[in-house]
Amino acid sequence: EHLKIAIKEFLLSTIQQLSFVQRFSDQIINFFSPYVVITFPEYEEYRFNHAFAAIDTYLGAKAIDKSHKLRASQVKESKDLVLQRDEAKVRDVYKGVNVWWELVISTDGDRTHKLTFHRRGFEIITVSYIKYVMEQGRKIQAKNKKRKLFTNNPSSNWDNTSKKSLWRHIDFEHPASFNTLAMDPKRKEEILNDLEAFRNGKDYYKKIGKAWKRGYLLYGPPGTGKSTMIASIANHLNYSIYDLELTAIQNNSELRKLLTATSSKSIIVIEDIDCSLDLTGERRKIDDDLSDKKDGEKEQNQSRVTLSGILNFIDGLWSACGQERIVIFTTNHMEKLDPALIRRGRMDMHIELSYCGFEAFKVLAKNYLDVDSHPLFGDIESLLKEIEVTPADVAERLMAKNHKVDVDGSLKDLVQSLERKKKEQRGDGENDNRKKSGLNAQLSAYPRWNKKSAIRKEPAVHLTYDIILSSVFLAAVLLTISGLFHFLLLLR
Ligand SMILES: Nc1ncnc2c1ncn2[C@@H]1O[C@H](COP(=O)(O)OP(=O)(O)OP(=O)(O)O)[C@@H](O)[C@H]1O
Ligand SMILES: [Mg+2]
Repeated sequence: EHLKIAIKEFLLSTIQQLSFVQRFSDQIINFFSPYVVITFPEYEEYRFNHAFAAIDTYLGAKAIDKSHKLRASQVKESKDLVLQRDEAKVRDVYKGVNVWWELVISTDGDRTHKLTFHRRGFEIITVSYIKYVMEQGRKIQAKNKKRKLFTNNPSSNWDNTSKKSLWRHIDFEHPASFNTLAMDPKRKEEILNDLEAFRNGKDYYKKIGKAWKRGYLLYGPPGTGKSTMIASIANHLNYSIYDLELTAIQNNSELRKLLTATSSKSIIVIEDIDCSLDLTGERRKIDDDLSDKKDGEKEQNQSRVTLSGILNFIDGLWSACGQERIVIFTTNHMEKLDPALIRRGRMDMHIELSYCGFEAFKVLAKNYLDVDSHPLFGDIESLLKEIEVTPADVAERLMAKNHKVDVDGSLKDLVQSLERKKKEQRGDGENDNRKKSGLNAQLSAYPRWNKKSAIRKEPAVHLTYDIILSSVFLAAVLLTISGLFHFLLLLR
């Protein structure tokens, strides 16, 4: 028994000495070794190390055709299967310098990427190779990433400890694309070029000293494709969308909180900006408060995000938090927006989405019916010149009934409906002279145009009518009162 214990102790102390010797020899070798090692742990003090993820993706995608061991994954049903290299050791060559990557997993399961290279290549590796690996990794990540559609939770439901409670999301799977978007091809090309310049503009924005972001204002009547265009932009750039609901937040500081919680490579959207807020300024609010207290209270309960809060978010200091962002506002009433909001430089590009022209119709015909020309195209072209009809209405007519495409039937149906609309619009013009005002013509043809607005400027024709009517009414009332007065006097 004693002997057993003695042998055990002897073995243990030998092992300890050996490991001490090994550690010592490691240090000596390291001291004289011409190799340098850099480690990239997955977690750094409980915080995720993004460099680790980028390296992982880069190595996973590297020379998979030469690998013997692969890993397959599909992040989204509609996406392709992604094959990744699944090896612990990978050799790479950069500008003639050999490097070795090794994935080291500790007994606790902590993972670390270890990069080894010869001291000779120190400059090249530390200055440009690592940067190159990060960029490539992020590019591949962006390509494979799931896009999301975020909406802000009402601020009353926010949990102060976590940023996650501010936005909720679902996978974004809208099928819209620029190919299927019906609009003038030249304008479409312009927008695509602008987006491309923005996407590749990192260095340019840095050079001119501007935050890397761009603002688009989409305006036009309902059903002309504003929301569809936002979806197309997101699909084209592979960005996520943050759909900001201003009425769910109380004030500017909540707005800032929401914005700091958005990620880069994203589109921040405020739909119907004219209705979400009274952005025509603070003055109106004060006037209302003075004249009618009840109305004032009502406004207090509504959103208190102000124009200046929004402006700050677009191009104040707060806008620079995070990079590579697109801000999109949509509106049906361009004329109602405060000029400060839409001046150039704030909203870099104003894009009008308008009624369906012939060029836009041709895109729809190609998408829905797969035709480039047809004997009825001539009629349709001249009808579209005369009347105002939205792409949504045209698309509705061209949609296949029971999934059967019937080119002649659909086009005939469209011509008939356009002719009906033409008669209606003419009828309106003859019945009253509303046609004089462009806005009124749209009002009668598209009832929805009217619905969304909260505050509207009355058109001039309308105003004159109102003034005459109310003067006649006032005169009648005055006459009646004075008549009564006289009658009373006579009685006395
Ligand atoms: N330019 C277009 N190209 C292709 N389809 C369109 C276009 N405009 C409208 N549509 C079709 O009409 C439908 C409604 O369009 P969309 O929701 O984009 O209109 P909108 O301009 O956002 O309207 P609103 O102002 O009411 O929000 C879409 O589902 C789309 O299929
Ligand atoms: Mg819309």
